[in-house]
Order: sequence, then structure tokens, then C-alpha cells
Amino acid sequence: MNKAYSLVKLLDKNIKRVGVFVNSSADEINKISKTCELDIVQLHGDEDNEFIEKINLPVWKAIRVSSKEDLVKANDYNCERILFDSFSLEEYGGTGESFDWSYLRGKSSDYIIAGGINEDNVGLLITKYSPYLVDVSSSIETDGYKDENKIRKLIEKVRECNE
Ligand SMILES: O=C(O)c1ccccc1NCC(=O)[C@H](O)[C@H](O)COP(=O)(O)O
Repeated sequence: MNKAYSLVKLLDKNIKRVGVFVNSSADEINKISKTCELDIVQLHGDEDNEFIEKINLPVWKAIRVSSKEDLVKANDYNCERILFDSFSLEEYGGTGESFDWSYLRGKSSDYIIAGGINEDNVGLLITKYSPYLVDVSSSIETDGYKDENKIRKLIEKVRECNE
């Protein structure tokens, strides 16, 4: 937690601090949120509404998509935002794989989209589906660490969508 907090302290004040958790206890999440001065809690595990109610911060709940029926699950949760990510049997997130975006059927400005987003496909995702946010992980890493050059390239592609 000390390392997380030292990184959080380096962030520009305008950047939202989002903590990603997978099946942690509510007590632990609330404690880490407070210590690390998070703004948002992003839940990628099997958390339900009863659990979400115990979280002291706004919650973004991840739904892992393997069929178009999974998108309807967005209605099941009381939370600030829904994030659609790819389903994997092995991982709760960070798979580097996209789900079939055609399931979104048009504009998706209420939703956060994740899963296999990279500098080659982020433009299409934004122009075609207008998500509330895109959430990117493995494509901007090198050897398991975030790579500044890759992050810059991805941000350039995102900015090109608004030109
Ligand atoms: O990134 C991880 O390793 C991870 C592991 C377990 C649960 C969630 C995780 N990441 C959460 C994210 O929001 C990722 O950005 C999202 O799953 C997309 O990842 P990627 O497909 O690698 O861009």
C-alpha cells in the first residue's frame, strides 16, 4: 500500500485515482481507498450490489463479456458506472483480448470499455461507439510495466479522434 500511495502522490490533481480490486473484502477496499486517497473503486471480481453498498466511494463495476446477453447485466448493478471488459476463464482482467464490440450496437456513451484496446483499434472504438471512457492496460506495457512511449502513442490516437 505504501508503494501505491507514493505513486498516487505523483499524480496531477486533475487525474482521477481509480483503484482496481478483485474480490477483496469491503473493509480492505475502504481502508486502501482512504490511505491512498482514491476517488473511484473499480471492481473486477464477483462483487454484488450488497457488497457495492459497503464501499465508501463511487464504484465502477466490471462486467466480463462473452456474449451479447452479458451486456444486459448492466441493469443489475447499482453503481456509478459499468465497465465492459472481455471474459476469460483464467483472468479477471488485463487479458489483452477484446470482446465483440458489435454487441454494443451503436453509441455507448454511458459505458467504460476495456479489453484489448490498443493504438490500432482505439480510434475505431471511440469514433464508432463513443464510450464514456476507455480503459487500457496490457497494450501500454513492456515486460509487465507501463511504458511511457506506448502511453503517449495511445493518447495521440485518442486525441486524433477529437480533431
Ligand atoms: O490489469 C490487470 O492485470 C487486471 C487483473 C485482474 C483484474 C483486473 C485487471 N485490470 C483491470 C483493467 O481495468 C484493465 O485495464 C482491463 O481489464 C483491460 O485490460 P487489457 O485487456 O490488458 O487492456
